[in-house]
Amino acid sequence: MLRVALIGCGAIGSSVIELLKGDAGLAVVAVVTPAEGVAAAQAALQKLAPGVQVCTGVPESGVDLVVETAGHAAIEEHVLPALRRGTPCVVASVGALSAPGLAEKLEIAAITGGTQVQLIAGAIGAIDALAAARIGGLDSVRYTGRKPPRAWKGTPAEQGRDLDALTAECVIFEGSAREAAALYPKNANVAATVSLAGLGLDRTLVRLIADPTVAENVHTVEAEGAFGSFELSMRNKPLAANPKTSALTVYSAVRALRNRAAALAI
Ligand SMILES: NC(=O)C1=CN([C@@H]2O[C@H](COP(=O)(O)OP(=O)(O)OC[C@H]3O[C@@H](n4cnc5c(N)ncnc54)[C@H](O)[C@@H]3O)[C@@H](O)[C@H]2O)C=CC1
Ligand SMILES: O=C([O-])CC(=O)C(=O)O
Repeated sequence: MLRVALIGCGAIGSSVIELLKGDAGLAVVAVVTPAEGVAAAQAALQKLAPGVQVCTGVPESGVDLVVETAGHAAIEEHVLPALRRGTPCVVASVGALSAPGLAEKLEIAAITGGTQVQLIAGAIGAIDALAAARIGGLDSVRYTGRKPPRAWKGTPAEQGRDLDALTAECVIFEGSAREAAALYPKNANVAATVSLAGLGLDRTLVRLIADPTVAENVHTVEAEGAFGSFELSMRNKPLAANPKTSALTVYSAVRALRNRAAALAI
């Protein structure tokens, strides 16, 4: 039985706990939240998972695996120290690696602890194909993220436009995956994931679109290289608790955790 500490208990984290209830190979033993969220997390967990410890840092013992579903800031704050202590970590906030030096810090922390940090595919598919294609050489990778206007609330997309008044699609960002992930930390993690699997944060072309005609989070990847080419299009259902986040992210996190506990992994 692997003992799991979950960093962040919001839309993704609470769904992960729900799905892992009664799992034969994994048990969530601790939930890490900011100090101001402890009381709310305790109240929520009383029903969802009584007995799970709520804390403001990853416990230094009694944890075999850490999963981050909190946001970019949690990588420096919680993931790096856990890795240095030798605890393997699974990370959802992949866009955090757009910050200068953070990818290198993660690698050094994992090497220091003799462990590994795993970046999950999250809301996007074909990461395996892209990462394999990269070995033969890639010429171009484009990622387009299209979400309903409400998913862009509280982001720079609101500057100079009224998202509620949109009647047609509106391109809110065009640039590199590095810029996209930094400007849209809650919406462009998949842009970072696609780029890290493929051509890198600076050579992956990203377009972000607010589109009042869609109800799903639509992700498209177009890649070309020595392997040939592919076009991927996904229409992801958003989580009820957070319209920015696709339900597939939850399933991706649970899959990554179950693979850690499984004798045969796919
Ligand atoms: N890789 C992917 O495809 C995706 C990744 N994400 C990442 O997952 C994160 C969480 O997504 P949701 O659950 O939908 O967001 P949410 O806002 O519903 O939940 C985040 C939770 O984390 C907690 N939190 C924030 N900062 C923290 C910290 N430093 N330490 C511990 N807890 C902290 C908050 O109190 C909140 O309860 C996003 O911010 C994003 O970085 C989200 C969607 C897709
Ligand atoms: O969940 C999604 O559809 C994608 C997302 O928010 C992200 O990439 O940060």
